Order: sequence, then C-alpha cells, then structure tokens
Amino acid sequence: MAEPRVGHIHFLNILPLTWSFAHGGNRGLHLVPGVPAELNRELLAGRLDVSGISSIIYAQGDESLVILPDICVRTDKAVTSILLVTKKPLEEIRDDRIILTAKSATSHCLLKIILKEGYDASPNYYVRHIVPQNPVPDDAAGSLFIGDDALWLYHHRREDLHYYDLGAEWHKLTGLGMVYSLWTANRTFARESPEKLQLVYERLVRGMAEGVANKYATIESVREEKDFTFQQLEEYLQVIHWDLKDEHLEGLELFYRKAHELNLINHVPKLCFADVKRI
Ligand SMILES: C=C(O[C@@H]1C=C(C(=O)O)C=C[C@H]1O)C(=O)O
Repeated sequence: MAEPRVGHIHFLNILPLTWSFAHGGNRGLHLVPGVPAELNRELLAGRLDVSGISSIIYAQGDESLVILPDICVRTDKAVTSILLVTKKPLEEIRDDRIILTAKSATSHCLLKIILKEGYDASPNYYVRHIVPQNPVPDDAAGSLFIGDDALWLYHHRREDLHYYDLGAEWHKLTGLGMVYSLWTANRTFARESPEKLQLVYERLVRGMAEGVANKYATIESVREEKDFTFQQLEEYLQVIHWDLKDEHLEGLELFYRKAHELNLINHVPKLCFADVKRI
C-alpha cells in the first residue's frame, strides 16, 4: 500500500510534531517538508494527499479540501513569529510599498485586513523573497515575515525600525484568537482512502501530544542548528497552541468573512471536517 504523501511545514511553530516524526512517529507516512507557500501549491495540485497549509488556502480550495479535526497552529493573542517590520509607524503608512514574504499566504491576507480596518491604509503590496538580515529593503517602507525568520527578528530588534505582531494586532481588532495553519486532506483522497486518512490523523494528533510531553528534548534537539536560546524557544512553545476546539473556529470564520469583504477570497467557505474516528 503506497504511503500517504503528507506535507510538513518545516517551522519551529510545530517543533513538537517535527520531533515526534524524527523519533519514529512518521511510520507509514511519506513526509514532504516545505514552507507553507510550496505545500499550499502542492496540496491544491494533488501532489500531496494531506498537508499542513496556510488557513486561507482552505477557502481558496473551492471545496476540494477537508479539514482534519483537533489540530492546527493558532494563538490567542500575540504570535511572535508573524511580524510586520516598518521604517515608520503604521499610522503614517499610506500608499507606501510593503514587501510580503514569498513563504506565506495567510499572513498576507491578515496584514491586508489589519491595515485596512485598523489603520485605514491600503499600501502597495509586493510578494518577494526577503531575508531577516536585511529586514526592510531600500525600496520599501516595510516587510512582512513569518516563521523562524520572524521569530529571529522578534529577538533581534533594531532601534530605528517598528515591529508589529500580527497575532496581537488581530486580537486588538477583533478580540479573538487566530488560526494560521490547518491540516487538510484532498477530498478525493479522504473519500477513497479512509484508512490512510485515519493513520495520518492519528500520527499528527498523537505526534504533537508526544512532542508536547517531551518539551525539554524537543527544544534541545534544535539548539545546535537554530539561533535561539532555550528560554526563547520555551517561551515560543507557550505562545503557540495546537489544539483546535469549536471556540477557536470563531476567529477563523471571522478571518474568512473579512477576507471575503476585501475580495481576497471568492466565497466564505463552510468548515467541512474529515470523517475520522477522533482520538
Ligand atoms: C504562526 C505562524 O503561522 C504560519 C503562517 C502561515 C502563513 O502565513 O501562510 C502558514 C502556516 C503557519 O505555520 C508562523 O509563521 O510562525
């Protein structure tokens, strides 16, 4: 039986799952690592069966995707790893040029909503490859980073720049938390391979729980390769949450409604969950 192809976002925000996968929790899965933008594209093209993806992509999937229950990447308020870095305060941004990281999809929409509704600003957005070592290129007023790049910037702030945490900004605007990433399956795969879908669901949910229960080991496992202290990573893993309960869907649904109002998606999607046996 061919192993299900599962996209895995290689960011520290799912470190517990990455650790579990590296310690045998990936049995029976064909993992494909990547940044969200790549995995979003691969899943929609049918080259992956299941993937962690940008939550906005579920809405762009025109009902071709179903959501795996119980697991996501979310925060209640601040996120610390989705950051807008600007040369001037946001209140002064008008038709300036803002660069959006090419790794993302959700944060692009989140930023557009926050700037329009919270700051009455509609700057000119450009998607481009950017690096944290040069946070705001000369030709731009600001840049949007996600993932480990953003977390690094959060801990290496420059006096002459302004930093905005989009999780905190979203909470300020709406009073709600935000779901950045969902695990979704292609609907055809879910219908034709229910056992494989069940296996993926169990590996994801159990793997995340196993990693969370081994916090010390998960953090130690990346200390050599990543430029963060133990304390920074420990704090980060308290900011990010991975459970997905009914109460968290309110923020996600509001995000879809606001994205639709700004014409960022064609329709407000109905949340359709995969039919798996919950564990
Ligand atoms: C919390 C984060 O959320 C990520 C942001 C994404 C996006 O903007 O498309 C996609 C997946 C998430 O892992 C992060 O960037 O650290």
